[in-house]
Amino acid sequence: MIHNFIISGNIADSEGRRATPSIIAFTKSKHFVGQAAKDQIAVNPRNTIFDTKRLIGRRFRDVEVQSDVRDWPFTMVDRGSSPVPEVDGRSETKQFTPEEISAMILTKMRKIAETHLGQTITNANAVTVITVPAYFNDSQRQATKEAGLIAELNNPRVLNEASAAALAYGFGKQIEEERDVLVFDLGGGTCDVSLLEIQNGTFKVMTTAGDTHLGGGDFDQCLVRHFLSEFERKHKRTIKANSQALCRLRSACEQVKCTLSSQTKTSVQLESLVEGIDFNISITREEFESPCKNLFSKAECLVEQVLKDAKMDKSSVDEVVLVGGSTRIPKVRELFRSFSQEQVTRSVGPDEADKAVAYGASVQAAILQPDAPSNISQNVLLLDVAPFSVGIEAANGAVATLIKRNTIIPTRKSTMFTVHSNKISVFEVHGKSWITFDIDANGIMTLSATEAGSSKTGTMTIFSDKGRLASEEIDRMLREATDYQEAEGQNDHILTKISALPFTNSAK
Ligand SMILES: Nc1ncnc2c1ncn2[C@@H]1O[C@H](COP(=O)(O)OP(=O)(O)OP(=O)(O)O)[C@@H](O)[C@H]1O
Repeated sequence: MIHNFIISGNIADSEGRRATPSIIAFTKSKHFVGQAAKDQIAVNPRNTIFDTKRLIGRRFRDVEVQSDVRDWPFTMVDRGSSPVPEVDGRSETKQFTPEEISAMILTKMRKIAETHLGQTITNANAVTVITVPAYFNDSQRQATKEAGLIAELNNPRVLNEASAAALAYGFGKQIEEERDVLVFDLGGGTCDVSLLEIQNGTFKVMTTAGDTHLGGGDFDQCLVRHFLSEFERKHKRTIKANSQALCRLRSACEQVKCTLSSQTKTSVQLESLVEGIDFNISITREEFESPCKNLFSKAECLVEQVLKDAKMDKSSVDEVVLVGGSTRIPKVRELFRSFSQEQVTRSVGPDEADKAVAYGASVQAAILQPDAPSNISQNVLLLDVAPFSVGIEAANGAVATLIKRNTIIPTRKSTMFTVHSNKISVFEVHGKSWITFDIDANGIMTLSATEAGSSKTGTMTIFSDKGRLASEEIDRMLREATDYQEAEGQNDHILTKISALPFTNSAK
């Protein structure tokens, strides 16, 4: 956070913690956010919600959502095609959208900042920066922004986490000769890789790649599966249906994973895990790494992809910046063994690995404040890119790509299409029409259409007809959020299919 333009990065909560787990727990009488929620997960697994970043802006039927739903102890329902967690609330079952849950976490962040400042944040022109994985699509970005609005954050802006980490790495350094920096960010749920050119305060993203479903939680889950089969083999029974036992096992697995980052062997001791059976087992680092093999190769592929897209080889990278808690895993660091030791930086090293993104967000927030001093706003410039290509699929299945991935944003591209049908549900245009895609600095897209030779136009935010929140809906959530205060204490080419628009592509 920033305070009178002193950039503080992570600030501590009332208990001195500089990081808040993105976890919410509901009981009959209150709800808990952060560490308090994490601490009670084993006794209240069905009403403790985590990993909402894997849900936000997605559809219930998405393959990734379906695979997570099988592993999560809480109940998920399909509400108008959105994935919505359901919990036992005060007096009834209650559903909270991923936006509402994220908003509760953001509200907690706002309160920590206000306590630190000793005042409420009232400046309506102030800008708040929320970081997202670089590989979040338009819908996930919009949903995150909406969560910011529900949390009553001023002017929420979305920033890519890898770019934030690059800002943290380069801010305040005199980099006069161009440096090509590869940022590898492997956190709890997502992995992002970006290649940037940094020189004289300009941070230009050249290429980016990522997986919004690859992070520490996946390594934990691999260990859970490994121990589940060991338990079954040893004790001839399963614990899959026992959500309390599963939660205890998952917490132990995270601990085991972290211990194996610094030791080559450790053990799990869970007393009376199920039916009075104690589960005691040891595990080596190799035994942890083996079932996680495909996760390591997924991460490696992302590094190769950004280099390939930038037409660069490893030796031309000046520096590799590792961020995110999961880069402490030795096998993850080994992915960079073919880079020289001098290339892999310690400037944002393992001890700062999970703080870099927050620090970079505060740098970007400082730059964006309307009253930012010119030494901040004029000397630092971040040029980010669109992670996906954007195009239109015409009625005949032909595809026109309007904006290629890795194009610097904000950007705008117009093309003439011929609209054959007279009846279009979204825009009242037909015949020859200009179709324009705008991608703003948040990576959020707007589509507009103008009929050639007439003044008929229409504008829509992409996907706004398919699951995004209407402003009345945000207002309702805002009201409910105030009622529900925290208790004290695919690859490279996503096409925007606009099936409602029966276009025939006449683009040159
Ligand atoms: N010593 C360690 N060894 C291995 N993993 C670790 C270690 N310390 C923390 N982690 C893992 O790092 C992850 C959290 O990292 P971080 O705080 O960067 O993620 P995040 O910002 O919450 O996640 P994301 O970037 O996906 O939103 C957790 O999965 C945690 O288990």
